[in-house]
Amino acid sequence: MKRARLIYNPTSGREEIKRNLPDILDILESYGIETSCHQTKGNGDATIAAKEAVERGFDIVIAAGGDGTLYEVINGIVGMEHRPQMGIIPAGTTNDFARALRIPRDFKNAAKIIGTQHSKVIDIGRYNDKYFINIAGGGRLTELTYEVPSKLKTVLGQLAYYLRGIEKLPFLKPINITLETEEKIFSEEAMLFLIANSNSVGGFKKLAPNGNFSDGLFDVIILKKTNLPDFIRIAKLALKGEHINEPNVIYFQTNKLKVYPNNSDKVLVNLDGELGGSLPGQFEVLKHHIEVLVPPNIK
Ligand SMILES: Nc1ncnc2c1ncn2[C@@H]1O[C@H](COP(=O)(O)OP(=O)(O)OP(=O)(O)O)[C@@H](O)[C@H]1O
Repeated sequence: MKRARLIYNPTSGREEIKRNLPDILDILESYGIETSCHQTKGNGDATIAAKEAVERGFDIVIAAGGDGTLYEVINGIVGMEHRPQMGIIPAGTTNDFARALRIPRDFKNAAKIIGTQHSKVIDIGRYNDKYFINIAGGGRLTELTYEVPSKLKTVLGQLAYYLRGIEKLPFLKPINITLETEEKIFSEEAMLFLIANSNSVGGFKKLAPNGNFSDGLFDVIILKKTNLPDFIRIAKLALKGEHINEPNVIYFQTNKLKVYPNNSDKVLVNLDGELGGSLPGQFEVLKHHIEVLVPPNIK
C-alpha cells in the first residue's frame, strides 16, 4: 500500500471539501492508497503540513483546495531532497492549474485520477526564495487578488475578481519596469507583466498560447501602457488567445529573467494568486521538478 497525506483547506471555494472527505478516502483506499488528512488552520499552514508530510516519508501529498492551497503545498515540497508525488483535488474558486492539467472539478473523479497513478513531471517556477506552479505577475491589476474578501469569493466565485477588476479599471496606473533575459532587455511603462508556466490563467484559457509545464520555459507577457478602451479590447482578445500580435503586447519565452522597477515605486509580485514579495528579483524555471498525478490522456 502507498501512504498519502491529504492537506485540505476547509474554506476553499464553496466550502464543500470537508463533507466529501469520506468518499474521497474510500476511493483512494480502493486503489490501495492509505490516506490520512490534515485540515489547514490558516495562512501558511499548508506549507508547514506539506513539509512535515515529506519528512514523515509519505509517498503522495494531496493538495485539496484552490490555487492558494496548491501554492502553499508546493512551497512545502519544493526544495526538499526527496519529493513525493503530488495529487490535486480542485476545490477552489478558479483552480487554474488543475484546469490546465485537465483534473476534473468533481471530487470523486479527481480522487480516481490520483488512484490511477498516471503521472507527469512538471516544471516549477522560482522567484527569489519562493516557488510557483502556474503564474507569477505584477502590476496594479494583479494586486486586486489580495483585496477580494473571502466571504465575497465564497458567494460569487470567480465573478468576485472580475467585479473588483472592473470597478478599479479606470484608476489603474502603469508600473515602470525592466525585464532582462540573457538575450533581451525590455524597459517599459506597463499595465502588467505575467510569467506563466502553463497556458490557463484566471479563466483566460489561452493567455500563454505556447505555455507548457514541461518545456523548461516561461511564457512572458507584458501589456504596455494603454488607455482604457484599448485595455478592454486587448482583454477581450486575450480570452480567445488572439492578443499576442497586438502592438501593445510583448510576448516571449525564456528560462530565466530579472525584473526590476525603474523608479522608487513599490511593485508587488503575485505568485499563483498569492502575495510573493516585491520587485526586484529573479525568476527561474526548475525543469522537471515535481511529479504530479494527472489524467491518463495527459502526456
Ligand atoms: N482554516 C482556514 N481559514 C481561513 N483561511 C485559510 C484556512 N486554511 C487556509 N486558508 C487560506 O485560504 C486561502 C485561499 O485558499 P484557496 O486558494 O485554497 O481557496 P480559494 O481562494 O477559494 O481558491 P482559488 O485560489 O483557486 O481562487 C489560502 O491563502 C490559505 O492560506
